[in-house]
Amino acid sequence: MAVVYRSWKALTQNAILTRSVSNSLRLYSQKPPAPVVPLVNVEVDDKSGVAVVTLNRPPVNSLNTPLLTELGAAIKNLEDNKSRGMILTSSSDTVFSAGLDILEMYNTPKDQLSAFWTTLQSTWLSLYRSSFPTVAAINGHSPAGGCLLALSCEYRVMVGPKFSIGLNETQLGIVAPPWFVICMRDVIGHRQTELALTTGRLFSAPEALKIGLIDSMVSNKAEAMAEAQKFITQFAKIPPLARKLTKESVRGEGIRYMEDNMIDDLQIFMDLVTQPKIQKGLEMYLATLKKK
Ligand SMILES: CCCCCCCCCCCC/C=C/CC(=O)SCCNC(=O)CCNC(=O)[C@H](O)C(C)(C)COP(=O)(O)OP(=O)(O)OC[C@H]1O[C@@H](n2cnc3c(N)ncnc32)[C@H](O)[C@@H]1OP(=O)(O)O
Repeated sequence: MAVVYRSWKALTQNAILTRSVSNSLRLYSQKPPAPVVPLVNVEVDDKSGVAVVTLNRPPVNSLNTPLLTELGAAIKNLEDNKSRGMILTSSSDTVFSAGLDILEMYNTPKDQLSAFWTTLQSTWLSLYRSSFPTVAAINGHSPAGGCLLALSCEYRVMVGPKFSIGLNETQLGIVAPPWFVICMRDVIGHRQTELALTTGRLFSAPEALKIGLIDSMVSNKAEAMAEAQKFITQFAKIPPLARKLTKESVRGEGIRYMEDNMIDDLQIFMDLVTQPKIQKGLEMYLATLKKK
């Protein structure tokens, strides 16, 4: 921040020397540019070594390419630094994440659409297979892609009872890709996944607890963070390599699906989402959200 301000000052001073007095006065009245606010905050606790990764894209943390890129970079950084664990949460009091940013899929040029999906795939894979323990502290609504992020962590603690979570894609006329399905099935089982996904059901936190979609329900974010820390602490004495290889083995189907099908998955997404009928559906859904 100090660096940004200093270079701004130098710039204005140079300009003042070379311009007329009136121009200079106008420059003096201008404010420095707003600082660039990160879309993902990372804070590592000195004592426990656990990182709190906070999604910070108001109002609803919808997942666009820049946010997914920052999240992917944060996870890579934690891997490189042999992190002890990660808690994924949100800076909002009411929304964990509203899922994929529909504006990234609606009326979007093909190269941007492709970059968006590729970034989602790679960020998801790095979260899903991370060597360190991961917990979602779900402190607000968590539909669709928000639910996917939570499912990709190893433990889910959710603030309840009023927030909802689930994969609601079919309700929007779109299809949850196979890797979303694998994540859900691994957590709640085949039968419940079929029921939940074919209806696009969103579950209240107590309902989610009942079917095992979340592991625990608490009444506020502080409790969620404390429980998340507790979950990660239990791994302090487990050899990290054994833990990592075991996690990769348990999650093998999802990992292999993505590694083997990245390009096909992208192609199917592009073909599906660019269909006029799907575009019309997204347009109508966006309008409904805006009218609320
Ligand atoms: C063989 C089979 C092959 C299959 C291949 C599959 C191929 C792929 C197909 C494509 C798959 C795509 C997968 C998509 C998954 C997704 O994640 S889609 C996104 C779904 N998300 C939602 O449905 C959530 C929508 N939002 C909400 O329900 C609410 O916003 C909320 C409950 C999260 C929060 O409510 P509230 O706090 O009241 O905020 P709002 O006033 O509703 O919203 C504020 C503001 O944000 C905008 N917004 C909300 N959500 C989104 C979003 N997801 N994207 C973009 N924008 C969003 C909303 O319009 C408001 O905007 P304004 O302030 O009015 O401008």
